[in-house]
Amino acid sequence: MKSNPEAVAVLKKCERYFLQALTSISPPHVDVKRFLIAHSGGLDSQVLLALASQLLPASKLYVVHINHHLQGEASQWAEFSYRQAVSRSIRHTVMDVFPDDGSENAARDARYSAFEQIIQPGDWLLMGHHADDQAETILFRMLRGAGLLGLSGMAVTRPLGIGRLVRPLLMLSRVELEQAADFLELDYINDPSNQDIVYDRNFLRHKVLPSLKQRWPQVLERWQKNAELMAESHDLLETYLDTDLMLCVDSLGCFNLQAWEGFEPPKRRALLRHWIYRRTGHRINQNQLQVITVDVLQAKADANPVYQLGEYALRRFSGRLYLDLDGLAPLGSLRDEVPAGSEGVYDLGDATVHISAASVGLKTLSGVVIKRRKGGERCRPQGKKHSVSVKKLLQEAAIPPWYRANWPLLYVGDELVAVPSICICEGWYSEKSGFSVLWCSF
Ligand SMILES: Nc1ncnc2c1ncn2[C@@H]1O[C@H](COP(=O)(O)OP(=O)(O)OP(=O)(O)O)[C@@H](O)[C@H]1O
Repeated sequence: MKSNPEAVAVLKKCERYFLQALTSISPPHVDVKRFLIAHSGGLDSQVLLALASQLLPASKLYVVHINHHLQGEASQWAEFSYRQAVSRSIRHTVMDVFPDDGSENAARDARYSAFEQIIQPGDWLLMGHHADDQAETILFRMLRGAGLLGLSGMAVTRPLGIGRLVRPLLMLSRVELEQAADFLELDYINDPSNQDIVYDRNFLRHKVLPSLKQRWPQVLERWQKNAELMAESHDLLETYLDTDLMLCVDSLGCFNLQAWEGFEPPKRRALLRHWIYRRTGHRINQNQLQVITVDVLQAKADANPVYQLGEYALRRFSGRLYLDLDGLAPLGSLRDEVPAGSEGVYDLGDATVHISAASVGLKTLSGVVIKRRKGGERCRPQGKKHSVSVKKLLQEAAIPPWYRANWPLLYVGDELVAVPSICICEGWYSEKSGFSVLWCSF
């Protein structure tokens, strides 16, 4: 380890920022089960590993290297990563991925899905992105066109699968990481493809950012500040949208177009995108919004438009939008019979039935079982003179056709006692105290 006061100060700064990033996250990092260190073997991940092994309990550390099998040296890099972990007595794993093509995007997608596979609840995956990566990301997004969220850059932390991704080096520049690596005498891999300015990111890194930094030495800090302000505005906007969204989303979780049309056009666009995000986790772009507007919202009144959004299908029916996991509608691999003898939320595989105490409703839950509709069922809704088919009840309630076939029904023995979200059957209704029975799509 070389001793020079400037280098010592940089290393101290790296340690301080690393710990500050970790302690800014809730729940606290002391409760984390495992810290998975995403380790490519490059400069940033070597500094990340060095800091983690110095500042975090060794028993919780776990190094993860992704072998993309894209370059001749790939197995040597995996070997290098292994040696780095073993020399610090840290557990190590290599995950093999085979990206769809040789592009940066395909490699990134494959890498992140591997991380999602290995991460467990209570784990944090530490990545080595730094302030120069952040500036490149923002610049790249500006060039492609982005809104508030895109210009917020990379977050210090975000959920990843069932765990959490954390970037403890995000506030440190590449030069600082180089100084720290030099001071700690760390070897690191120089991926030759990082020099090739055919790739947009490399072009920005080698040709654009150096000129900006030369002219405006504070550019990294300023862009990071901008990114934080954008992220804050975006979070605030989402809070406001959540409030308005409650006016548009009904008890079945679908989007009521009549309520939505009461808003001004910019808010309408924001609300629709926000509903889609809350329901699916997908953030749609302007082009997708335009296609949805034309193909779904403006489709003829008697059409049954469908828009495919990843694994979800967006449908319009009777003045509402529905977003369901595709393949589960029409309903196929479902739980057909679920005992429901007490209050609670019953998972049917494609949707849930919520049973809760209410001032009026189903008089008892004793012996109640939820079964799928098979067809031909009839019941006499409470307060009506005649019995009616369940098919007709579902039609009258404007339940979309793709839900009707397997609609859950509540039975006691062979007797139909309630149709969730629709009615309680005669003889099973209590005006004193009972249970409400609601169906909800996921
Ligand atoms: N092969 C790999 N194995 C494990 N982690 C990796 C690998 N490649 C990259 N990483 C992680 O990602 C961080 C950023 O790496 P790099 O800047 O090369 O990726 P990027 O493509 O710019 O980022 P992103 O993956 O977020 O788009 C590294 O510090 C490391 O934590």
